[in-house]
Amino acid sequence: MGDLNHKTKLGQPALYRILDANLDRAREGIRTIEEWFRFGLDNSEMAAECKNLRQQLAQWHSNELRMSRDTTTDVGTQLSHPSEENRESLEQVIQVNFCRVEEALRVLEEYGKVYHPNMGAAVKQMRYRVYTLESNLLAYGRHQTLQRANLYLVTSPSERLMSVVEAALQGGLKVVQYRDKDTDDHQRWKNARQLCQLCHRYNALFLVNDRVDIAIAVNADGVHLGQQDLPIAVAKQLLGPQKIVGKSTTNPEEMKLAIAEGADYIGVGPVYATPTKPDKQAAGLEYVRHATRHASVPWFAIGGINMNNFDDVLMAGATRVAVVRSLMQAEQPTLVTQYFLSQFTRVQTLRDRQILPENAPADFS
Ligand SMILES: Cc1ncc(COP(=O)(O)OP(=O)(O)O)c(N)n1
Ligand SMILES: Cc1ncsc1CCOP(=O)(O)O
Ligand SMILES: [Mg+2]
Repeated sequence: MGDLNHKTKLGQPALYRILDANLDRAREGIRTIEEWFRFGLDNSEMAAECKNLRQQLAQWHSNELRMSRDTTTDVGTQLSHPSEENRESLEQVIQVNFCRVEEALRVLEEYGKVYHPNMGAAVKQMRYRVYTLESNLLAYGRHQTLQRANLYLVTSPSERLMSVVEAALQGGLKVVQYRDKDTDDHQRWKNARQLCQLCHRYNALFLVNDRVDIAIAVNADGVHLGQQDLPIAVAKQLLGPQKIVGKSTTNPEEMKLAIAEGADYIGVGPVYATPTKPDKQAAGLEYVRHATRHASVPWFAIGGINMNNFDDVLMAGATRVAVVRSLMQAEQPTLVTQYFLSQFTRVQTLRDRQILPENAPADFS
């Protein structure tokens, strides 16, 4: 192993150089992430946490460690992997920097134990805070995607399951729910796993209908629960607080309870009677109008919605809809997705120009 107390050419222990280099690496990585929280996400809380971590690291970065630095004799400065030269997206920049910070903190934790009796434990705490920051960022991203989504595809069993979903994703779809009442669990798990990977390739959310266990098994973004399924609190306990839990509601009372229970979003419907859910009575546009005025979480109108009646649902105030047949049975799911999305944009433009009222059904009477 050689002499562990080996001195460098400048007479400083290698330990100091390792600590100095990794304090720099961790601080730079955190700074890169902080800039994204500050300028990219306008999230002052997460930016403040980064700043706090940087300041704590700075306190360990003493002059004696800094003085050990000698980049001219550091063999590592010449080592760079081609993958470090390119970044494909902002997400990748953030991901790479989280890895960099976590690695550097791990090094600081191990070598720090030799340097100072408190350094290992202090850095370990920081490493856990960085993990929390990373999962909070993931949760934040999920909720942002949900907030921005207008169209939601609930799947039905189909030979073309993957190709329909992919075509809709290509049209700009951002939320998919896997719903299959007809198959066995092995097949459900296989389909869910494949759909989850597909959705994540398109930065879309993937949720599982009813089944918390399958959602966990495939690392889905969440679940959609009905009135007869697990309580939301139990689902969140199993899934973790970072995941999304949606709930079906058919009337104002269910809406109130679902929101109080902590639903991240709710389904509002069936708006129209539908063969996809033959036993459920239509709740009608009146319930959509109620949601427009009273729902305090994102809500998706669902049930019997197609290109012909879509405008009525929009005029009742819906800004998000979920569909099964309109996409699963479409010959060209990409075009249908684009049509729905373009109509949302059209109506939003009218609302922005105050030609249509915000948060209230359009009243042309
Ligand atoms: C977005 C959305 N809204 C409502 C439902 C219906 O859920 P549920 O009442 O549990 O009925 P099933 O879909 O399980 O038959 C949904 N799936 N998605
Ligand atoms: C799952 C569900 N929940 C309420 S209505 C519905 C089915 C909607 O299907 P479609 O869009 O084909 O009418
Ligand atoms: Mg259900």
